[in-house]
Amino acid sequence: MIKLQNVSKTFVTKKGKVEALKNVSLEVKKGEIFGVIGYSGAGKSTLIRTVNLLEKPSEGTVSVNGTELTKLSPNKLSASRKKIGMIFQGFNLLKTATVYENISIPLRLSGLPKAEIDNRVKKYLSIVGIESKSDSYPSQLSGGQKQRVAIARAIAHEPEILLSDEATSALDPDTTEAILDLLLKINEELGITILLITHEMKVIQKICDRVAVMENGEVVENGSVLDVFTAPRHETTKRFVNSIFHHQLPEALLTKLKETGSIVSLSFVDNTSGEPTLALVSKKFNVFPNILSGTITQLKDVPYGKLIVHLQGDDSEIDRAVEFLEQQHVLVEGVKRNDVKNKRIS
Ligand SMILES: Nc1ncnc2c1ncn2[C@@H]1O[C@H](COP(=O)(O)OP(=O)(O)OP(=O)(O)O)[C@@H](O)[C@H]1O
Repeated sequence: MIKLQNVSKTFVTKKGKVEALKNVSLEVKKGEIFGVIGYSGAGKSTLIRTVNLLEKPSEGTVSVNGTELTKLSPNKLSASRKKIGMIFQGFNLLKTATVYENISIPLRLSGLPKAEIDNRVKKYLSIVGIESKSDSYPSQLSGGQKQRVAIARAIAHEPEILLSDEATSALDPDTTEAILDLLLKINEELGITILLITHEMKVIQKICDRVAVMENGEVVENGSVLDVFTAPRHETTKRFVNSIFHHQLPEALLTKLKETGSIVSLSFVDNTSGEPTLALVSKKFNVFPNILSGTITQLKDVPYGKLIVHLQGDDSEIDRAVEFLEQQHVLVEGVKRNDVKNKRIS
């Protein structure tokens, strides 16, 4: 649905050139929620702005539904942009207009008849859950309510795609949850494809189907949220994954436990739960697992857990236990050293 091919963007400033995007290729499929995550300065905003050509790529092509936007005349580009809505971190509402007007004015400018405008404003205010605020001004609304107005304004044009530029970054955790639920609803019930950028793992975790990780203008990892976050390869991806698990164990404890066995991190995906598998380990092998720390979280609707476990026993028995765990589709890693052959800290 959205295809970026070899997109580069270089800004020329007084201080020199800034390569904000370097040869980025991405494909967003119809109906999915695709998230781009990265730290500040990674190039996320520049990337999302190239999709509706708010930012023109220096090189490469941007296509939406097979139409190459980078080749369109200004008139045709403006027609294609109508299929793409956008929401922002700062909401971008007209301060001197009511909620109703914030949604109706752009519809009027796009030439819709009055009755249709009224229908749409009421329909989309109801979908985002703030019909009662129709006559309020933005200054009378909370951040979450303002974002709901911005979402209603975007979807009132009945776009096929919604671009979300850090839409929840200015909101508190509870309001973020509520806005993410709303984006999910819009995706599922109205079939709108969503491309979002964020620096928050919880956004990717909660609503995205696929993800791209950006660093320094490049996409360094890209795939389904489950694949990318359960087996991260790039250091930046690993940092994002670790940010949802808080397994800080005291160094002195680790040193002491290493004397009698090994410490491993076990990742479980889907409905596998750590404890029954570990009970089997202690039954089948001469190994005693002791859970030091654990977290179970969710990737969209799939449970995902990580346990830090001390495996007490002889090396050969622990090796057999690790092999067994892997056969049960548990990802086993050394806590401090990632040695492929021997995954344990020795
Ligand atoms: N209009 C511009 N002129 C010059 N440099 C720019 C411009 N826009 C972005 N940049 C630079 O491009 C790089 C990527 O910026 P971008 O805003 O896309 O990153 P980001 O990942 O969205 O970061 P943040 O979350 O902090 O906004 C940065 O080095 C930034 O300074």
